[in-house]
Amino acid sequence: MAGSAIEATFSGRLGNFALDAAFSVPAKGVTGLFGPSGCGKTSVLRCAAGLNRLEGRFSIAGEVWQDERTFRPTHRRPIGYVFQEASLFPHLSVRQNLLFGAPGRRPPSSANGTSFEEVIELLGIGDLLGRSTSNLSGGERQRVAIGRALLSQPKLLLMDEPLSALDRQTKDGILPFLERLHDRLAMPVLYVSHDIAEVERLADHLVLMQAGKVLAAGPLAELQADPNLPLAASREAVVSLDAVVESYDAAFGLARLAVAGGHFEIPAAAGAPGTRRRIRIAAGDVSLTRRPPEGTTIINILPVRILSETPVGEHETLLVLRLGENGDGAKLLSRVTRRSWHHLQLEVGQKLYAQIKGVALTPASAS
Ligand SMILES: Nc1ncnc2c1ncn2[C@@H]1O[C@H](COP(=O)(O)OP(=O)(O)OP(=O)(O)O)[C@@H](O)[C@H]1O
Repeated sequence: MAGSAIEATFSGRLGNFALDAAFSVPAKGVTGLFGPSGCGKTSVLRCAAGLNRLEGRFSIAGEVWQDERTFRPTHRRPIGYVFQEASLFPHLSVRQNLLFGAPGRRPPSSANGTSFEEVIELLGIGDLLGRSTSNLSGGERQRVAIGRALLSQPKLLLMDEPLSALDRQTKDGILPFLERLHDRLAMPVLYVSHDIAEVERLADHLVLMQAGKVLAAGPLAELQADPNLPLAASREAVVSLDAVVESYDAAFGLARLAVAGGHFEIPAAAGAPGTRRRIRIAAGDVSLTRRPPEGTTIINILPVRILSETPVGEHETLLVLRLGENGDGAKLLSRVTRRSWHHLQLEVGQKLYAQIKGVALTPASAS
């Protein structure tokens, strides 16, 4: 996939820290770089930007930025970089800041298919254009910084914990803007975070890092549902599924969403049929039954097959399930007690019904 991929291999020392990271991900959508503090996420981003120079190779959609013979300096890499804290120019207005990196400092008619007006609208910063940057709130500053990065028309957007300096409420206010950007922009994004909730909402692909190395890289839902990786084993394990709105029941405010191998109904705001909605399904919210129950308040009861069983700790076990009568749909996780596993005489390959409450599936961005 070299022609349509981001391919990175970096190895070497930064002080006492040894980085030895290699991954290949599609050159589209959002790739989350996730792992504990100090595992090397920022270092990888800085290597991609040409700010750290370690041995290795970096190419995007077939364009080589670094190999044994080449090393493009940062100013010759078409990147947008958003840092933890927005560093805006204090002597320039919001509008001038936004246009600072734009070619000719003029509003581009199209930034990867996105115009100045569209960026302003997507980020909700139209009312700020004439203002000085000195008295913007933290969330407003960060949205302006993101807009400035986008308007420089980069081929790659690098975001280093762009929300981590913000309080929970401001963070929750910005996430929907990022989700809209994600749906509308074509340019690939490398997004560093140590907050798994951000990754679950925004990422399409994931590079899982630990102690300077890449543990795994691939589609987000695949890594979330891999029982050999730390995400699935955690008590907060979820899978993120990209669903498509099929219909909307206005009388009860329920959206019917299609995913591979099944449908979910969730209480949510209306959405036009065909629009994408991401749902997060926690392993702890999925229970299992041999036969479809009657007279239950649980509105999502879907046929599944058990793909694997992995004990977690002494008392619980993690099941990877596949949706659909034939078990060929999307993967789900279910965390159940070992007693249930034994008493129900469950086994790998068995067909069951997964039960998930509609209210457990409310999209994260909804209140
Ligand atoms: N130029 C450098 N010189 C010396 N040590 C460095 C340098 N750059 C990074 N390090 C060290 O490398 C390690 C990894 O740092 P890095 O910032 O990449 O981690 P991170 O995963 O992004 O962490 P966090 O989530 O806390 O931001 C740290 O121990 C850091 O101190």
